[in-house]
Amino acid sequence: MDKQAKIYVAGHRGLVGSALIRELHRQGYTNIVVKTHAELDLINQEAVNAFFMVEKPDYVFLSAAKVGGIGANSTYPAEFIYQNLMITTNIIHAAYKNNVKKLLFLGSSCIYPKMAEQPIKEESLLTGALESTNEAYALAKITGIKMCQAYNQQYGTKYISVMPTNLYGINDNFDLETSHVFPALIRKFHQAKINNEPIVTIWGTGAPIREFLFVDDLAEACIYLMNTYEEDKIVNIGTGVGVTIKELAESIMQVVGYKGELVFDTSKPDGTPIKINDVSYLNSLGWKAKVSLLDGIKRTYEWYKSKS
Ligand SMILES: NC(=O)C1=CN([C@@H]2O[C@H](COP(=O)(O)OP(=O)(O)OC[C@H]3O[C@@H](n4cnc5c(N)ncnc54)[C@H](OP(=O)(O)O)[C@@H]3O)[C@@H](O)[C@H]2O)C=CC1
Ligand SMILES: C[C@H]1O[C@H](OP(=O)(O)OP(=O)(O)OC[C@H]2O[C@@H](n3cnc4c(=O)[nH]c(N)nc43)[C@H](O)[C@@H]2O)[C@@H](O)[C@@H](O)C1=O
Repeated sequence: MDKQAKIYVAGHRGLVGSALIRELHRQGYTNIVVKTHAELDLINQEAVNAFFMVEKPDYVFLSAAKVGGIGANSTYPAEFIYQNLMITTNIIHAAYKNNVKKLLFLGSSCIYPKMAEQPIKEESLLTGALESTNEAYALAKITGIKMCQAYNQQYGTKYISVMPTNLYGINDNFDLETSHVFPALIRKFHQAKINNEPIVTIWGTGAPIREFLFVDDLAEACIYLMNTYEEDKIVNIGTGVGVTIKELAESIMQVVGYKGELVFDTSKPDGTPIKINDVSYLNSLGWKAKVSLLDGIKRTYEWYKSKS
């Protein structure tokens, strides 16, 4: 991408989209196009087509999606499959029709089979049954991957797909019902500390293992791949390091300075028992995560306090 290229970041107010905008600006990209959800509903095919015809972006980061944690995914599977299929197909097809030079599709590590061998290699895709709590969302994301590959095969486009692990950072969703575990725990421990509450409740057993990547690292990796990568093969993005939910809770508790007790609500689902991306392919392409989990927790908590 040259620095004047027209770049459309879909979902620019979200966790990933806003990190992409920060990193693009930091690297000196000057011609970035954005539209809020209210200005352009990406589910509306006509509106998406009209937008692409007028703007004719050179590059597209497809970071708009209906996103949520285990609670939201389990409760609203119809919204997750419908909205994500519509957003994905509308944007990819409009990109093709309007000669977009390159598009980067954001998938997720939840597209891999529930019992995939760990750490999860890109080759595990479609080798087994999916985790039931996010099957609808994962199927929409798998469709996005396959659509990019089909368009590359038939039309010679250059659409690449990345599979980030669980992300966290600035501009995350901190709603306790719909968020992912990381922002939920930041908020729960912060509130419990301020209100002198004796216990904080964690969903599930605390035993599941997840890998957490600071979103600024993810943004850097996406821009790096947009500039250097042209293969059909999907690319995992992560740290390659897993922690249990209990360990994550203890680390966040320490940073927040909360001294109470952890209680585990086992009526809530654990989801996938373990999910760690194999990042050897990404490393071989020349990129590695930089921000440690502890540093990322501190940076996110500082930002959260400044906003609350
Ligand atoms: N968060 C995570 O842990 C992970 C995320 N990813 C992927 O990264 C991508 C971005 O996720 P993330 O940033 O966390 O999600 P967010 O929910 O933070 O951001 C999504 C953005 O998309 C916008 N959006 C959603 N629906 C529409 C629509 N119909 N029309 C226009 N805009 C819309 C939202 O706007 P509004 O809020 O106004 O609706 C929001 O700005 C997704 O593809 C997700 O699958 C992958 C792995 C992990
Ligand atoms: C990124 C990924 O995110 C989703 O999958 P997930 O990794 O299971 O997401 P999660 O962050 O919501 O939970 C991780 C673990 O943490 C536990 N947990 C404890 N306490 C809270 C809590 O307070 N809130 C939440 N949400 N979880 C909690 C929770 O029970 C689970 O064991 C996918 O739906 C899918 O959309 C996807 O792509």
